[in-house]
Amino acid sequence: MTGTPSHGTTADGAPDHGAPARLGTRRSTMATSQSRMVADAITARTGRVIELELITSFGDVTKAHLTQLGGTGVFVNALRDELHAGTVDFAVHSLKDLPTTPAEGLVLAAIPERDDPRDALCARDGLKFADLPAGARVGTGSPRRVAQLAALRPDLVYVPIRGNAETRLGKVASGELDAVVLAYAGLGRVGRTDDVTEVFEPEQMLPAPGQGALAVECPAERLDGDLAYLASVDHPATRAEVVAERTVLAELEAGCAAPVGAYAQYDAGSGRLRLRAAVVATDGAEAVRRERAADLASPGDLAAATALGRDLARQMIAEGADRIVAEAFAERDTP
Ligand SMILES: NCc1[nH]cc(CCC(=O)O)c1CC(=O)O
Repeated sequence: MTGTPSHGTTADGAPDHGAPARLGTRRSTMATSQSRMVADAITARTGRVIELELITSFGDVTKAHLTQLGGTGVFVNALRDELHAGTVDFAVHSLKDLPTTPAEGLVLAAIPERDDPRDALCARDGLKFADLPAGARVGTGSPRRVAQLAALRPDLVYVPIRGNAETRLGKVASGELDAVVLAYAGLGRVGRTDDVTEVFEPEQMLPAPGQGALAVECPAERLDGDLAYLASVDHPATRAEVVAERTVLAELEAGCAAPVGAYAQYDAGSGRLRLRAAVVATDGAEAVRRERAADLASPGDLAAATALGRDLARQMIAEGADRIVAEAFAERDTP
């Protein structure tokens, strides 16, 4: 090879002559922060230079309540349009915002190691969840969170809210709400973990399938070609975990707006994947909670991870989980 590398050097020392790769991202602080994190990790491992392309998505501009948009994936469709058009090379999504059905012609090239998957309470005056007075107003737009919180504290008032993390936190600062519940990972990405007054353990509240994880998506035909280097940030154990979690969601025929929590943990020592799931009625009065584990031949044993998710979901369906999901959707669709 001759010439001077113009954009860096690849991991094996080969010069990278290509133009910078274009990473499509939403404009929010959380999206640009997590896209920058992934870009920096890829650059550190491969020497590739990556630039962020800011895209405006329907989910960012609409005034409608998220659960009224009639489907999942509002945040990801605009990015996928850009991938199909070839105006960006790859995209970074919050995995929990991705519909479980794969996108035609696209592939998840990498699932990086996940951040803290738990949900967090941000309450006024440093209050813990147990300290909130009866009737306190708790903001969350997620049926999964409302259902699980109502199961713990039916005496609180759950207020549907939307907007980015900063907007939601602002409603506590202004006194409009006593607390909000958000994903800890997202709060970290916008630099607001100081606002957290309590982190919910999975025993109290199961996170959304894929919460805390990111997905790097690119055109399928480039995966084994010029974009093969994206695999440098893949974390097989995280992929096994989120595959198990998302299979529960898919089997229940539920989406990101469903009252379904699922959390899988892979233990490298034993090779065991432990999966916990909960389907909770919106008022918290009824729930199906189950757990199951499976041995994986390796962290890359996605067949076993998928079978684990499917088996757990089928067991839960036999115990009425699908009826709870259907009732939650019927309530949502009633004006
Ligand atoms: N629904 C929007 C969304 N998508 C991903 C995250 C948080 C970050 C993550 O889970 O990776 C959030 C905000 C939240 O739920 O508080």
